[in-house]
Amino acid sequence: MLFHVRMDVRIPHDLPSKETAEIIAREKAYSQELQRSGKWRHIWRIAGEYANYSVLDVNDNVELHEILSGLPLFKFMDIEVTPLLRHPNAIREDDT
Ligand SMILES: O=C(O)CC1=CCC(=O)O1
Repeated sequence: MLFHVRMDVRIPHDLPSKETAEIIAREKAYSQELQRSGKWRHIWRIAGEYANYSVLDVNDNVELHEILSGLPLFKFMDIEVTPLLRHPNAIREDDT
């Protein structure tokens, strides 16, 4: 199942910089591992914002929730999820 996910990051300004850097490093490792596994298909920076658009390919809502709630930055994010399905006019065969 494909999901489009918007993540807006709002790290409190008073969080110590060392802690911030450590969480961001863990976030990178976490998302890159999921990208390598194929579960996290796309991640795009939204220009001019500390936010991203991502596409995740997961088994079900439960797995999506587990992945998103496991993000090291989860408690500092606003997340908006949109379920996707194949468009009937799509011509790419490898994109279900
Ligand atoms: O958009 C960001 O910087 C937050 C984020 C989520 C996964 C990731 O690698 O970074």
